[in-house]
Amino acid sequence: MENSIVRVEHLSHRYSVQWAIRDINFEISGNGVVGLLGSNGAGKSTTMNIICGVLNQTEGNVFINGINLREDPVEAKRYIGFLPQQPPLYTDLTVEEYLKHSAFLRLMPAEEVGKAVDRALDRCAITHFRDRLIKNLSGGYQQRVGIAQAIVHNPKFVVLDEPTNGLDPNQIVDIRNLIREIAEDHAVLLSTHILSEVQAICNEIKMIENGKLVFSGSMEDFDNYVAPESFVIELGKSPDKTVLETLCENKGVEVLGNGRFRIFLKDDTAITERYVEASVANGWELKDLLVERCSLDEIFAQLSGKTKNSK
Ligand SMILES: Nc1ncnc2c1ncn2[C@@H]1O[C@H](COP(=O)(O)OP(=O)(O)OP(=O)(O)O)[C@@H](O)[C@H]1O
Repeated sequence: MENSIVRVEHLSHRYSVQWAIRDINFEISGNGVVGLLGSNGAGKSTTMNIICGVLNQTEGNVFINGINLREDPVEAKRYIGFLPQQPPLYTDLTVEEYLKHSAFLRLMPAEEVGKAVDRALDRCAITHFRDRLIKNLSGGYQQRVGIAQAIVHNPKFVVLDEPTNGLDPNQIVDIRNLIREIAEDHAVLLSTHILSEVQAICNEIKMIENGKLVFSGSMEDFDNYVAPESFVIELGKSPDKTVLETLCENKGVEVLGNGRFRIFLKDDTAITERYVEASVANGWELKDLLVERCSLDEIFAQLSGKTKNSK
């Protein structure tokens, strides 16, 4: 794709003998939030560090705005803003001093720095803290400063490594809102191991497991890809288990007691409708129907399995 902001080709990285990521390929174009999801140790930080030019890959290429990051890192990095997992804050500086320093590090012309800092302060709603020492800010506001340094040079591409890690629930909501706003005019790549985070703010999702890209698509694709495994129904007047088994073509019915049954879907989601219709037709008095989705661990396991099977 000609106008992609990021293009990652056959990216692999090895720490001493062990491969951390293997043959990762993807492109990001346009604004919005792309979620990089993966369990702990899956390879998210390694991927992000390479994309931001902090770590040199063992194999493969990264193009930022068409520029090969390895061949021309200084030019490519003009387009990147990065908030690493450990925000690189100098806590003895004031917020303004630190953002000015960050802007100079990004090689901004001196005459543009003042305005750029004002804009980043405003964008991250921390103007009122500009003279405050960073060490005297709460965790949520320190994270805002971390995001402000990532956008101070107005890059096209913003990379945020687990930006809500360690924050309390209110701070998480605030930071997610800020990320959504930033994504209106930047392409944002955000890593997390929390599925609900991706569901809350991402337009697209890329999932890494065991160093491999196991899924890439929209949230809707992801929901369809990871279909529910089972559902639980509660009936006021339940028929014999064998009747319920016939209805799901013997895919599996577990008796839970008190009129409750777990029915296994095995990729046939139409089964739920069949039970609702049968319960109305036969007067089983359907009280409740709850679709059971896999836990994130199970999703990771399922997706890694699918990739292995498809190779
Ligand atoms: N500096 C390093 N030296 C050796 N191995 C490393 C190093 N950094 C990471 N690894 C290993 O590479 C693999 C991928 O790690 P990485 O930090 O990229 O995963 P992650 O998905 O970001 O995990 P987390 O969510 O826990 O940060 C892991 O097995 C990890 O132990």
